[in-house]
Amino acid sequence: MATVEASSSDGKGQGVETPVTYYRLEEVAKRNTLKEMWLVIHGRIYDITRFLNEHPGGEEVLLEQAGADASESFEDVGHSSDAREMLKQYYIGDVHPNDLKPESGNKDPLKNNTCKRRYSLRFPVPFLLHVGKQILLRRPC
Ligand code: HEM
Repeated sequence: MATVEASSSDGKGQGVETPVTYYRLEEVAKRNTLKEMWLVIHGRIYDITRFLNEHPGGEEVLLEQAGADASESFEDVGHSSDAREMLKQYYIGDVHPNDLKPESGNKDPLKNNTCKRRYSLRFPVPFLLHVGKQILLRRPC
């Protein structure tokens, strides 16, 4: 079931209200046939049914991603800015917030409290003690 909600931002900080249709991932997963094909790229859903036989990379690669999150494979190919621009034509909505994956790892160093020593003192300290002892105990010849 699709949910339509107003988004409070147009992405430019202008505060323009644009309705966004949210779809659950289970809805997207059902659209995996040649008759109806959707895929997800960076949390956005695209209906690529009419694009299938126009895709310069062939329809085979799209079929493999049908109904699923294709963000990684889309990026791996290194699509041009023209290709990214084309996405707009096929955009139909966003992934429902409840289905969004959490950010992997906490990249904020202030929130990451684990202090990791960047070098180890285990090797140089005993080594220097050993060398110092050898020098002190050295017998004059
Ligand atoms: C709606 C989504 C997509 C659009 C609009 C799109 C568009 C394009 C365009 C315009 C090209 C020509 C090269 C370029 O301008 O970058 C291309 C090539 C290609 N695409 Fe996509 N693509 C989409 C999704 C995907 C996905 C999900 C894959 C998965 C692997 C894929 C794989 C490829 C490959 C392998 C090529 C050929 C690259 C080459 O020959 O160098 N595309 N695509």
